[in-house]
Amino acid sequence: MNTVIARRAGTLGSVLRSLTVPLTDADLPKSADGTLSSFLVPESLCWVRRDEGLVGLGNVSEFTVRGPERFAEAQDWWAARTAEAQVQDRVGVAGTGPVAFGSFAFSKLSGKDSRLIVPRLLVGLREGNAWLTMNSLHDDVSEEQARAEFAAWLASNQGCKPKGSFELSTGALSEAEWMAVVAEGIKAIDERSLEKVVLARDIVARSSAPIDRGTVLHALLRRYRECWTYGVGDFVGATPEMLIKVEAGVARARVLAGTVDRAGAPDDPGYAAQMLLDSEKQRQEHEFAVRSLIRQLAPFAADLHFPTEPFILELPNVWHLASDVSAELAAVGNHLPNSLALVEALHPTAAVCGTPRTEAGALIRELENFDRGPYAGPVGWLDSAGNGEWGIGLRGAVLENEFQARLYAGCGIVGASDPAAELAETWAKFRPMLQALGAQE
Ligand SMILES: C=C(O[C@@H]1C=C(C(=O)O)C=C[C@H]1O)C(=O)O
Repeated sequence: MNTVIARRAGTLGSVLRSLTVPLTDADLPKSADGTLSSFLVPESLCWVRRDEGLVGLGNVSEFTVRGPERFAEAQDWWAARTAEAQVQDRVGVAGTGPVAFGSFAFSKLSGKDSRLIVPRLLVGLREGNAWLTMNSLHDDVSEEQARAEFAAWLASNQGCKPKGSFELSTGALSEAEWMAVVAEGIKAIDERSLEKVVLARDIVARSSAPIDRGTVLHALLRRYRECWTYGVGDFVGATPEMLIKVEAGVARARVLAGTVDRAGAPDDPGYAAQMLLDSEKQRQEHEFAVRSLIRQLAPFAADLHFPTEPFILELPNVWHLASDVSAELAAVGNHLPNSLALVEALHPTAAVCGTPRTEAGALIRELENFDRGPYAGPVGWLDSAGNGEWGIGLRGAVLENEFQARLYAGCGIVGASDPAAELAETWAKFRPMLQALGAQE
């Protein structure tokens, strides 16, 4: 507790001022890849799907944290930061007023930071509303100033940069070593009566030219229309999986588990159905993930809705089995749980850890041999009214320096898994980032 108080004193300082004004069509640029793509510059904070979402620029306040209490400490910081904020919100929907973008490490033991960042400027587009928010700690906020900085932001976008040529190398483990780890995982599932464990690996992509973060975000957004393209600090990607979205007292999740590579496969939904819906292994893997999410969400729900049958989610690289779950939230004490409280309760799901959770987590630590950092951790945003959207940080990379990206991918392992097939699946899951970087066609 003391550390939380010390952190607050150390990082809060001045009062946050926040102004949100509506934007009209006339204010917004037109672009073939969607309005929000015009706001993707190298430093942008990003949470966009199709042409809806939030893009931020600048950093007026940031909280970084590590360890098992990272979610609770981030909630405390955000509560204190927003409780005393001076807010003028002329739009008043989810995502207006003060908003922070966030990215959290997968593991409580990670040596990498989790963070919340309050941007200087934010452009939001959702359900027919468009808005501009300006935040400040040290000066007054005015519409005139916000619009001037908004214009400068747009003018600074120099478009997509040419890409370098890439050299790929393995990360913590070679392919053979990783397949041996998967084989160990399968053995442990039998011996320790686990149902499922998710095992991941990393690869490194080195570029001959500086990697332009804005160009990478733009490429992800353009190709992965069904996914949420994210960029928070050095972590970028396009995830198909929604850990939890909270809006107006309703929580929604998209659970994925069960994957078929589309490369070389017939372009036929019948083939996907056969490989996924008719496969006992894939369905079992999916079932574990859905059941575990429902179990974790139930204590917060007045009413819970989930399908009896999964659907097939088609992405450019893979097909997944998918289930959309929703819940009307129940008050805990006098309050509805906010999005970050739900993140804390739900992470890590069986989609990225396994079942039972504690045993699967221990097995990951034992076998994987690397720090996942933000990979498979929650990534998204939250506002001061409790709303937020948090994806699972998949299909992403950490841009480690100007020339180097580290990519991550993992697979749900069950008793019937085959190490070589799982290795191939990681390549399918690396594809979105490899293509966005320009390391693959
Ligand atoms: C772990 C990842 O993906 C997860 C694992 C899946 C699977 O094993 O079928 C499918 C979707 C995700 O829940 C990843 O992309 O790295």
